[in-house]
Amino acid sequence: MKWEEWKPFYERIVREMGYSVEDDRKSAELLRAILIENDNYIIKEELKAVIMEKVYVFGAGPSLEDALKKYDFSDGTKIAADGATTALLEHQMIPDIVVTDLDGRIQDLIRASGRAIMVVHAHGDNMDKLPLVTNFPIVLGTCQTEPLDIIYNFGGFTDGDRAAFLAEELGAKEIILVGFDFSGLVGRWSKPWLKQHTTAWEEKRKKLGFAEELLQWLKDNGKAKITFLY
Ligand SMILES: Nc1ncnc2c1ncn2[C@@H]1O[C@H](COP(=O)(O)OP(=O)(O)OP(=O)(O)O)[C@@H](O)[C@H]1O
Ligand SMILES: Nc1nc2c(c(=O)[nH]1)N=C(CO)CN2
Ligand SMILES: [Mg+2]
Repeated sequence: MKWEEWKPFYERIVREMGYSVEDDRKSAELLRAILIENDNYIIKEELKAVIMEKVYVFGAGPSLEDALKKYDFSDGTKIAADGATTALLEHQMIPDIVVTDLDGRIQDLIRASGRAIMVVHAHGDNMDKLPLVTNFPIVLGTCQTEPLDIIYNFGGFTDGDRAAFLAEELGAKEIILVGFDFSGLVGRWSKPWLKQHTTAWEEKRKKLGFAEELLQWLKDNGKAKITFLY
């Protein structure tokens, strides 16, 4: 999704969630400065080399654990959305890519980064966490405002749907969504302090609502075939 296509979605999200566009922009500039300073960033073309035709995106929904036990995922690129990284590690799986806004379990994100490329998202509410990227050997930066030279905006809002937009942009032919649940329960891996699956709180309910809408848009308008696996 190009910036001009994403802009109307973003403006609606900003209004609905009460975000500051200025803070979102500042965060993108801050992430860019940290990555240049640390020189641990890659560009889109380097990440494209890692994407296979089939891509599995793992969300942190309640259905994730049973799916990890039931299926084999070795025939595609594995992208974990933030908190889902913990569940994969618990099942002795390491993702190829992690898409995060740095509010998953940071120790698990660091563990995964030993092998995974970390796609780190900058927004107005995680500027204080951005310095954590210095723990990651390889990072690609993303933002939700106008893209910068090395900070990309492929569209998408939550970590999970942004991962699907990333896969679409990088040429995936088939995107299989695992652990994506829009029934109103938040999977326990979503937040470090969650001990069990929990009814979505207001902010989370809204975020998952946007994720569901954006995934439907991608299904209708993208090139890749998109399916849900339970
Ligand atoms: N029922 C669910 N519970 C939690 N995550 C889900 C669910 N269904 C799908 N997901 C996807 O898994 C991803 C897990 O990432 P994470 O829990 O960090 O959320 P997030 O996008 O960062 O939102 P937040 O800002 O609330 O952390 C979500 O972004 C979402 O797209
Ligand atoms: N400003 C702002 N932007 C976001 C936020 C958030 O909490 N604040 N959470 C997101 C979920 O990945 C994505 N984008
Ligand atoms: Mg997150």
